[in-house]
Amino acid sequence: MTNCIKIEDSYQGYSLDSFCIPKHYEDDLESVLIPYGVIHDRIERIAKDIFTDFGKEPLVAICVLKGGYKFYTDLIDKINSLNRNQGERSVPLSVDFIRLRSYQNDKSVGTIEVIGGDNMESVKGKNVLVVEDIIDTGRTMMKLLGLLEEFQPKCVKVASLLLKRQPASNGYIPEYCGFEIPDKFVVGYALDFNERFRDLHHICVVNNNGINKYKV
Ligand SMILES: O=P(O)(O)OC[C@H]1O[C@H](OP(=O)(O)OP(=O)(O)O)[C@H](O)[C@@H]1O
Ligand code: HPA
Repeated sequence: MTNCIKIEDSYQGYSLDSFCIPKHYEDDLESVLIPYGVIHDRIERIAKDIFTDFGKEPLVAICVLKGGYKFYTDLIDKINSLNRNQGERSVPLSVDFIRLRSYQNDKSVGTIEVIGGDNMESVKGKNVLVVEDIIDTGRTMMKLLGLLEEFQPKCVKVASLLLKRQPASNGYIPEYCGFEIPDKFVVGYALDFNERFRDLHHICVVNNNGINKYKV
């Protein structure tokens, strides 16, 4: 794994009052763990690392929906910007999407459903970058990597914005990681709790009020 910013368990985050939080979520959050601007600056560096590592060979970038969509679009934008501006070389990119789901409330239900996505035949013989919002237990990623192997890619690397210090983790570690975070349920920047909070700008810790309000 390349450099990953470690957020310690003792870190309390920022108070909600220091940032702009939508009215509809202001009672449902404990703190701002990672502000939007910091997310962006970190993604800029991950994009640079990927651009450096993948050379000139074509890259198939797969977005893991739904949670990965914001990280994916921001990461691809930044790689494209390097492609436009680093005169001597560029990485040809193609985009693919897959949708997997396994969470209800704040728990993995254990079975990982593949709900849809592109035909993965396109990865055969190619360098593949899987782009995910969070590795928590690691189950979703192990399932996806198993599926991809059947289509014989040349190589597969994973970029995850977040890696949770989860006691029940299967030990999976991505090649590129934005932030290693404490074992708390986080929302915002497309991460959800039962489909809520994807429209929240910053990555925040949900509080008990939010959990009770939106649990099913
Ligand atoms: O490491 P794990 O414990 O498997 O958890 C990580 C997965 O959980 C979330 O997906 P979710 O099933 O909530 O679907 P979503 O992306 O549509 O929110 C997240 O987007 C990851 O894909
Ligand atoms: O902490 C989390 N937040 C949102 N979605 C998730 N999926 C796994 N862990 C999380």
